[in-house]
Amino acid sequence: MIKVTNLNKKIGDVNALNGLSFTAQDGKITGLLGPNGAGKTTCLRTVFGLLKADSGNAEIDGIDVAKEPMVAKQKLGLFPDPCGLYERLTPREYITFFAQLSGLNASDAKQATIDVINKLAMNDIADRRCQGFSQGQRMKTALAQAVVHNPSNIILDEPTRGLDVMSTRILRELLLLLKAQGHCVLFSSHVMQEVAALCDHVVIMANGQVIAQGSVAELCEHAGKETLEEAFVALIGSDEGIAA
Ligand SMILES: Nc1ncnc2c1ncn2[C@@H]1O[C@H](COP(=O)(O)OP(=O)(O)OP(=O)(O)O)[C@@H](O)[C@H]1O
Repeated sequence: MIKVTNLNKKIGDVNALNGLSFTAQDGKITGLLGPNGAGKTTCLRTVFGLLKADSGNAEIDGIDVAKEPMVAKQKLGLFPDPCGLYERLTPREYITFFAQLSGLNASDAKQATIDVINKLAMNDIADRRCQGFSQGQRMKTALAQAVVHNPSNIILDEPTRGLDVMSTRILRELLLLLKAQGHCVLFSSHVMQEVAALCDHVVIMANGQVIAQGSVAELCEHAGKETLEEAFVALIGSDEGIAA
């Protein structure tokens, strides 16, 4: 479970986070939805401990990220940019390397790598060099790296940005698989279809604050609209930054 409480963060003159509070539950996919500059990336960076909030706190499974960053990070996977794989390594080598970085010894890292390769059904590519991989194969490798230490929580910042339809579908299926396995999945997006199709809980944010939250159906009902996009526009008061 990921819980942020009254997070405030000023960057330069901008209040990037402005009293932000929400909870992302286990076994659910939670979407952070907001226009450009809403504070989504700042929020996720704070949850991962890359940024320190001015006040408020972020907890991973009840552990305060600022107070016990190493313990919190072991319970958290961060989906990396799939473009940044080490081209000369095979997924098995790459994933094992990150498993060891996360603190597993050599033999546990090897076994964890075998497990995640099976879990994500990627045995066919596990021993090929990443160089020349398709976007979907990169995605699987990146996701395997993020979850090899079996974190109960995973965060993804606009994971489908720049992806084609097939890769987007692969990623969706992988996120649904993680959800079915009981993980807490938190991702940011401005793609309405993706959020509507995937999320159990949607947190609509703007100006570093939560504007509304709930299931897609609850948000539509709350705004008196038929679709998430219409509800979003009504709640935010602008259609700036929406991707269909
Ligand atoms: N390093 C920085 N320097 C200056 N301003 C920043 C910096 N990082 C974030 N901000 C500002 O903080 C606010 C929140 O930015 P953030 O990147 O978190 O928004 P976002 O919701 O992820 O936006 P987008 O959807 O465009 O990626 C914005 O006004 C942004 O300009």
